[in-house]
Order: sequence, then structure tokens, then C-alpha cells
Amino acid sequence: MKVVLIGLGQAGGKLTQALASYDYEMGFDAIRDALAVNTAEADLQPLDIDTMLIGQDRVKGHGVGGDNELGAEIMQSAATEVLDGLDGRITSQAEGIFVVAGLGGGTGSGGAPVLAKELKRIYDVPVYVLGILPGRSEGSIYQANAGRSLKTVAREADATLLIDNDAWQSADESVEEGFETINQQIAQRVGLLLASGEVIDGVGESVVDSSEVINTLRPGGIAALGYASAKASEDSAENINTITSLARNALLTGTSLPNAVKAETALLVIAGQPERISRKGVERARSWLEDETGSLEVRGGDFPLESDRLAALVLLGGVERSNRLQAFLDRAAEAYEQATEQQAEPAATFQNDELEDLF
Ligand SMILES: Nc1nc2c(ncn2[C@@H]2O[C@H](COP(=O)(O)OP(=O)(O)OP(=O)(O)O)[C@@H](O)[C@H]2O)c(=O)[nH]1
Repeated sequence: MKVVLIGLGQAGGKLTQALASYDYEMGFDAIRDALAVNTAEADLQPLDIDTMLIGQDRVKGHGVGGDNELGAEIMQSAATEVLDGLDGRITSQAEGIFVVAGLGGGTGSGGAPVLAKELKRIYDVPVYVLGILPGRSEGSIYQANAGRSLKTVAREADATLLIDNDAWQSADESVEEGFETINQQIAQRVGLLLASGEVIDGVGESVVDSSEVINTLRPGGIAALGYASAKASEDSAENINTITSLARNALLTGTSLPNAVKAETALLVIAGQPERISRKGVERARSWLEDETGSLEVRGGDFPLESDRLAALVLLGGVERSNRLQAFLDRAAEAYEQATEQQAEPAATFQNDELEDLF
């Protein structure tokens, strides 16, 4: 699936760069262009991808310091400038646009819904948001910002693929190392998903069409991505159980949004050397996924990849509220209440039940 990425804010820029590097290193060429947009000059400097600084008149290149309303205002004023900067990048080949952002900060959190809306007005391809939810140990401002941002982003984007910063946490890492690991994990999973539907030189023809990814995301609302991999035998007949257990692990322990299981649609991609992929295993895994997700629309296919391992990638579309999402929404509502207690006049209202209509 040929896409253009726009990374907003610090997390958005770093993740976009990780995605672009992975795509390049693997030779997938699914990411046709990538641009990082930020209000903070220092966050753009370390990036190798093209960058654009916005809002200098308001914050002089210093970022919005977690103020997501200011982030939204700046993106609104800079919309024409950003869209001009995208001219020539979003060509007729593009099958989708991804706005990538951490939902807990200011620039990405406030800017993502505004930009998604503007992009949808102009381009006739789906506009998705790849949004990062703050981990549970992050401060209440992050939780409140992300709650507010998620509410609008889920309305404006064609689908919002959520990544929980707690999803693939490793115990003995610093926060920075942790982000690096998470970004790598996301880059690999999303990279494989995007590469599905692409024909890869010398490896053969892909059997997952990009329209399958688009159709899986068609219910809109929240989407999640699961992944698991394991060493596999050279004989496909020995891999029947490996494939079913990979699909199981991808859904039950490997999703970007823990406990997201029930969904309207699902896509199961089995990646690996074609000789190692057992058809029987794939069929079993698909029917297991159908039962488990409650979805009547489970698509599937293979993705040829030179490796002695097999991997299962599960994309869920129209995800029902999960325990983890509920816990996040509760935290966001509580954080907002705390913030309003300290402020005489809240700038915006946010209630947990306002998010009910998302699901
Ligand atoms: N996964 C991941 N999350 C990150 C990374 N950097 C920051 N975050 C998360 O993103 C959120 C903060 O968003 P940032 O992107 O830093 O903020 P911003 O959009 O640049 O906005 P301002 O700094 O307020 O201008 C927090 O929830 C962080 O935990 C990263 O490299 N990877």
C-alpha cells in the first residue's frame, strides 16, 4: 500500500523517521514520502526526513509545551502552509495518508485532528491517524490531552490506529530507550502492514492487496495491530500449529492496544517464505480469528519474506472498547477533572461519556 506520512510533533516526527527507515532498509518502498511538521525547532533538527517548522510567530520555534489547544490553533493557521508543503508529495499513486502523532503532547495532539480534516477536504484517498496513547505512568496533562485529541481525531480521520505506549514496554529501560524500542516495534509492524499489497523485487508477487488493508479499516473509529513471530520449520506441514499459535499470540498478547479483541473487521497476514506457509494452518488461524473477534469479515493473505521465521500480523478495524481503552478513558476524564478544579474557567469541556459515541 503506497502511502505518504506526515509526522506531527516530537513523537510523530521520530516515529515517522523510524517507519521511513524500516521501509527503506527492507526495500519495501511502500512509504512514498514523509514530512515532519513541528512547532519546536530542536525536535526537527535530529531528523533525516524533510521537515517543516510552523507557528514561529506564536512560539518562536520553542514548541507549545503540552498546550494542545494552542497546537490546534497553530495547525489551523498553518494549514495552507502545510498543504502547500505536501504539494507534489501526495501523487496519484498514493493510496492513503497517515498523520502520525503522540496524542498526549501539544503539537501532535492538537494538530492531528485539524490536519486530518484539512487533508480529507482535499485528497480523495483515506486519511488515517497513527496515534500514540500515553503510558499509565505519564502525567495527567498527557492523559487529558490524549482523551480530548482521541475524541476529535476518531471523528475526523477515516480510522485511527492506536498504539499504547505501555503495549510493548520492557522493564529495565529508561524512558528514552523505551521510546526507541516502541518506535522500532511500531515501524516493523506498520511497515509490514503497509508493505502488504506491494510487489517486492525478487521475492515474488504479494497476495495481500492494499484494498484489503483499506477495507479492513473501513469501519472507521479505532483500529489496532497485533504481531507475533517464531522460528519455523522448512516443511510447511510442520507449521500448522505454529501458524495458529502465532495468530493467537498476535491477537491476545501482541496488539498495539492490549485487550482489544472484539472488532468489526480483521485482516490476518502470514509473512514468511512461501514454502514454510501451511495453507491448512492459515485457514485454521483465520477461522479461529473469526470466532475470537466476532467478526464476519476476516480477510487474509500471505506476505512473502526471506526469513527462517514466520510472522502473523493481525489488523483489527472498528475495535470495540477494550479494558485498556476504558482504563485510559477513565484516566483521561479524571485528569481533566483535576485540571478544571485548578482552573476557574476551563477552556474546553471533556467528559468520559463524550467518548461513548466513538464506539
Ligand atoms: N512511542 C513514542 N512515544 C513518544 C515519543 N516521544 C514522545 N512520546 C509520547 O508522546 C507524548 C508527547 O508528545 P510529544 O510528541 O512529545 O509532544 P509534541 O506533539 O511535540 O508537543 P509539544 O512538545 O507540546 O510541542 C507523550 O505521551 C510521550 O510519552 C517517542 O519517540 N515514541
